[in-house]
Amino acid sequence: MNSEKTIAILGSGNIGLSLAKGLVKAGIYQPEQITLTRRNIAALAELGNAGYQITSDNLQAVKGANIIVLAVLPQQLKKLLDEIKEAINPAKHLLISIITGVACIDIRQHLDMDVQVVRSMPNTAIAIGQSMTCIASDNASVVNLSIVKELFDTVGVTIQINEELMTSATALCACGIAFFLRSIRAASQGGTEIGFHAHDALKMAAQTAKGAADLLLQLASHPEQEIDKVTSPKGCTIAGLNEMEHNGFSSAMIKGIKMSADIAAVLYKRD
Ligand SMILES: NC(=O)C1=CN([C@@H]2O[C@H](COP(=O)(O)OP(=O)(O)OC[C@H]3O[C@@H](n4cnc5c(N)ncnc54)[C@H](OP(=O)(O)O)[C@@H]3O)[C@@H](O)[C@H]2O)C=CC1
Ligand SMILES: O=C(O)[C@@H]1CCC=N1
Repeated sequence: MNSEKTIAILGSGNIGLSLAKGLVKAGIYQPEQITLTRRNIAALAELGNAGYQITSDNLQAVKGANIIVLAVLPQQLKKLLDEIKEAINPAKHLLISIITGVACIDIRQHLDMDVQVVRSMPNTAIAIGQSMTCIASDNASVVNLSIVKELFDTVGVTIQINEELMTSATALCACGIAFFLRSIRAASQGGTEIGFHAHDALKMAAQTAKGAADLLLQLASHPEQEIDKVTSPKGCTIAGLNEMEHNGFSSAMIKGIKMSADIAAVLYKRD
């Protein structure tokens, strides 16, 4: 457990709460060391009962923490920064922004303050310690970058990237989890059509997807290398795979990822 640091998550919605739960599950923080904020505080009542500090007062939350996680929607950020500006102390605080499409410099410029900012892009599997998290900064010290990396390493796999690639990372990993979930759902729907009850089909599809991912991660092999092992000559796998490709399977995934990256790049600026 981290007994010196306290963390405030400003904007405790889907990803903010996933992060909080992941940190507690990993034993890095106790719920009492995590302050969660949102305007509709009633929605956090259950977390309050579980020991988290819950409040709608962002200013107080900032005053009581060393690490401040910004986890509101891009269009909600400026108002939040205006609210907390007076409590931010660059000598004390490290800002971690999870917000899509907002550069570190955008945050410093809005605050008019030379505070250290690290961008972090996790996905919702952070709640179970399985996030793919990308981090980047244009001004954080090596020490602070490693603090952030160590924090997110406890709840998944972390890589440091150039900040200019952050919207691409958002599309591939943060949005990406939804793309793979939809793929599993679609596979389960196919399974139901060929004879399995829905709950069995979903379990079978999910475990099959997990096995596929683990083949790549554990053996460090290439997808096509593993596919070649499945596709018997004149067999049913190549027939199914080619049918999917004729219907644009790979193309749809590539186009979707590109679309998400394009939108991620303009989310902050268009509001
Ligand atoms: N969802 C995901 O998988 C990921 C999301 N992100 C990014 O994380 C951010 C949050 O996304 P997501 O969790 O999906 O969105 P949500 O809408 O679920 O969460 C945003 C939260 O912010 C709260 N909020 C809004 N304004 C304030 C404020 N002034 N003070 C305190 N809390 C506030 C909202 O609650 P209330 O209205 O009650 O205040 C809400 O709970 C976005 O910028 C998104 O791009 C990044 C990676 C993955
Ligand atoms: O859909 C979104 O905009 C956010 C960013 C990445 C995942 N969810």
